[in-house]
Amino acid sequence: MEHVIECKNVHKKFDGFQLKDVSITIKKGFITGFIGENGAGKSTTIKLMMNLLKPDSGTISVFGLNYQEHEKEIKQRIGFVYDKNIFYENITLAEMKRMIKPAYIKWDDNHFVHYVKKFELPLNKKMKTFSKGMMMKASLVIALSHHAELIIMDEPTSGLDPSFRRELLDILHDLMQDEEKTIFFSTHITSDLERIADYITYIHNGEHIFTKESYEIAEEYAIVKGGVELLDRDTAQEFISIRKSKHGFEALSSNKAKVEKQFGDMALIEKPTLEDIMYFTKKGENQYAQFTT
Ligand SMILES: Nc1ncnc2c1ncn2[C@@H]1O[C@H](COP(=O)(O)OP(=O)(O)OP(=O)(O)O)[C@@H](O)[C@H]1O
Repeated sequence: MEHVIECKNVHKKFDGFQLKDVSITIKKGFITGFIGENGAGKSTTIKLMMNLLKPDSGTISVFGLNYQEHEKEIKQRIGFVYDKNIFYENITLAEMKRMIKPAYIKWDDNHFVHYVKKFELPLNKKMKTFSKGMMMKASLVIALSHHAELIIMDEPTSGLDPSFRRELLDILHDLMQDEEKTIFFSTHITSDLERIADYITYIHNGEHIFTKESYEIAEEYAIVKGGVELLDRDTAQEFISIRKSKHGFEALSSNKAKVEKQFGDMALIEKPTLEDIMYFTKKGENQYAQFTT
């Protein structure tokens, strides 16, 4: 399967934070959701993928090309949808198009008109009057009008109301049906990803934890709920972390088959949400499950 983005052993250090040896591959033709807690390094990773930041070490290639020699070609083929207003606010979308069009070899006026209509955007209103949702759509129109093969979005749904978010997700879903695109986007709204993502990339505290197909996560991870008497040193080792209460325990395992065998009918074994995986991973902080006798 073809990779559109390939990060190999990427390091980036800031004062008080580092991305550690991050190796991520993003597959062509799918939607990959990018998750991680606040400050995990999602925007930093996206900026590195866009060549807005340079890695301290490691390599990044997009469409199999490196930025040192092929920056222009790569940028022609990417649509970057950013959560901040990157447009000049005092102009209209029609004026914006006239400014941007010459920069793109594959600019397509028919696509522009089609998506402006489809997204119900006004052409002749100053963009400073646009809502956040309209700005996001305008940014997507630009990406689609130059036939971007890869669409990278940094928190496109944050701050949007539920119905607008749903509409944006439907747009992304339709895009994947109609055209061969690859979409990579970060979000804190994990339920959005459960709806549309084929793959999930998860980073935690600057480390890449996994990139997996959504169904694989459901097959490998499990939430186990049961009485604390089921926990001893051996069984506790199976868990990424454990939350105990006076009613029993709840814990995350990345080895569903093993815990099913181990606990059988004695415990309740459920499918975790992405939020569960993030919560228990953060709680575990890469240690063995904290089991106190
Ligand atoms: N240019 C910079 N200089 C110094 N530190 C930075 C810089 N950019 C990001 N950081 C730090 O790197 C860490 C990761 O930030 P980043 O924005 O990548 O996280 P994030 O996962 O996108 O978080 P959020 O979900 O809150 O947007 C943070 O601690 C941030 O303060």
